[in-house]
Amino acid sequence: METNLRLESSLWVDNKRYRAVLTGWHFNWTELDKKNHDKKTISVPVAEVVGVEEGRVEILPQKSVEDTDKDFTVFYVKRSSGGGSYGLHWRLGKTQFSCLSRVLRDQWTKHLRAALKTHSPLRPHRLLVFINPFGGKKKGREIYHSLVSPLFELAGISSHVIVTERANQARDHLLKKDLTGFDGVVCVGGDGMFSEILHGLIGRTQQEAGLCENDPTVTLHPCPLHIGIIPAGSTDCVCFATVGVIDPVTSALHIIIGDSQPLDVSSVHQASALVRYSVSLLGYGFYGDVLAESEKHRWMGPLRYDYSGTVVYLSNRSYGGIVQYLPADPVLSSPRDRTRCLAGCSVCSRSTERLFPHSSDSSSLHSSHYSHFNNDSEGDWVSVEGRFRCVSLTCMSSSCPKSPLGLSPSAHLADGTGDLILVWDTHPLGFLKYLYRHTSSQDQFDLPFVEVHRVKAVRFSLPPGKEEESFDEIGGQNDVVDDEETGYIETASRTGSQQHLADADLTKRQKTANPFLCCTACSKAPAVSVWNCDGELLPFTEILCRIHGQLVRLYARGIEDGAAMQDYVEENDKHERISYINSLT
Ligand SMILES: CCCCCCCCCCCCC/C=C/[C@@H](O)[C@H](COP(=O)(O)O)NC(=O)CCCCC
Ligand SMILES: Nc1ncnc2c1ncn2[C@@H]1O[C@H](COP(=O)(O)OP(=O)(O)O)[C@@H](O)[C@H]1O
Ligand SMILES: [Ca+2]
Repeated sequence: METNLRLESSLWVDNKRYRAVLTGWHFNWTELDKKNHDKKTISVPVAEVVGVEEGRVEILPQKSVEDTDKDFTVFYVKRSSGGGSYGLHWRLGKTQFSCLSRVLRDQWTKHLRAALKTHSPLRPHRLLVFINPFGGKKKGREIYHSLVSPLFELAGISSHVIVTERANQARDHLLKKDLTGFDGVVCVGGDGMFSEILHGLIGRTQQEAGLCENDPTVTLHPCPLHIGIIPAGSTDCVCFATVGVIDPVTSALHIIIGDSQPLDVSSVHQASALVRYSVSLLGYGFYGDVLAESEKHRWMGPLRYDYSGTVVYLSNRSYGGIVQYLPADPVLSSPRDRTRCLAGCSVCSRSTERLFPHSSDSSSLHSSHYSHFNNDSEGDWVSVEGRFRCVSLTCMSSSCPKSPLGLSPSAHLADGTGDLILVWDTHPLGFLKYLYRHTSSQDQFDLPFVEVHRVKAVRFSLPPGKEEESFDEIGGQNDVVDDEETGYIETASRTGSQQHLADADLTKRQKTANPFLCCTACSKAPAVSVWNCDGELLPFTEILCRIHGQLVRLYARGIEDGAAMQDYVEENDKHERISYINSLT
């Protein structure tokens, strides 16, 4: 196959002669008629070619085609380091080539398109796109239509776009409607919107497999459809932690070239019923209180978290609790090993083999999946009890623009584990120091009142004597289940499971399930906090969480190592600048 795809000839770019070579994996062009030491090669991996068009084509500001016989235009991913030191921005690169004959031009376009098919098998052809028009700064529609849709069109992707009219519409669509013919689902919005897609796709996959999501020991089936995220929300943590930048064009290009990043997901259960899934932050105490407070101030947009963070910090709360956890194998990795999970991460690759031992592809299934969870005995659980500022579980680093290295900088996207962070009660300045370290590269775990554990599962319960109080305060399971307004009974019968209890109407939850809000009003110190599950308040306090390794796949590749890619970026940039200057003179 490789030899069939090889093609080599002279091509002209801006009246300069180049030697162009397609080797199968790479497309390179080197300027001829130059002294040897000045010869520079632009090299584009075939997997990063966005499209090949006959003629001289422009797509910005509008698509225009000069339909000349001997020309073709190649669009590809171009990296730029301009956007900060954590991830690389991707942009659409474009080069217009001229050939000596039409026959040669047709040979080039045919070979390049064939190479694309061979070397990027996961490129989507048809996508289902959900836009939340109210996420973040309410720019979802504009972002999609002006920045993303022209790129999808160029890449020959057809998309069915749904602008949502209510919360949970995207999730319900994915649970119920015909999804035949779609290669992936794209959400334009924030972490809450991503969570809807996550619940819809996981629920649909388990329904079709006849699996019960309520049972935490059940091996869930990985979702066959990929998820793409076009960031247009407030925190955009899942996008930031899997791509490295919040940039709609970069994300659109990852979707177009069919990148694939598996992601661990935690299932949250209460009394043998699934409550929700989580990928980024499952947080009790500070982060739960911030979310609860922030819901009152949605009108502030993304700033609501800064305001609420300050209010909650000043309220100086800590909460009693019993935390039990099932440690992960410490030989594989540690949350304090100071490594980072970057694109091509070896810890995650080895985990794929561990999680899916008889398969080269984690989307195929087999019975031993997760056997490690079922094999663990009660004696393997570790238990701690005390007062905490916050208890957080994250399946990934949970980096975001506010915290560029994240809640747990060495966590892995796809290793089948989560990091449990216990911040014991401490004086206000100590806690501020902990929070402040989220915003810098200082080790937030190097504090005497902070512990971090790499885990496979976690249980949280209230200290003896507190259960009744919390049950009354938060409304209790029966309240939620019996209330027809919450939509819970309808959801349960629709999905055939007890999931999505957190569908309960938020206003009702704010009044009844939210101790922080209750107590700001009556100024009584609350006994319990509330769980923040990827930006949703949970209506339960006592929960069991279990990590499902690589349950979903994103159109992403993990964060590219900016330093390692720098030479490549500079070399291609420099060469393009010289070509551009030459074309002007
Ligand atoms: C003194 C400076 C203190 C700064 C502390 C910064 C800590 C930031 C850690 C944030 C981790 C974020 C994990 C992601 C959570 C999202 O799922 C959730 C919902 O996002 P969205 O749907 O986009 O609104 N966001 C939050 O819960 C916000 C937490 C903010 C806490 C300050
Ligand atoms: N049309 C809509 N009207 C109201 N809420 C919606 C709509 N579409 C989605 N949502 C909900 O809005 C919540 C927040 O959306 P998200 O896109 O994450 O923005 P943000 O990051 O600003 O919170 C999500 O939980 C989602 O379920
Ligand atoms: Ca993980």
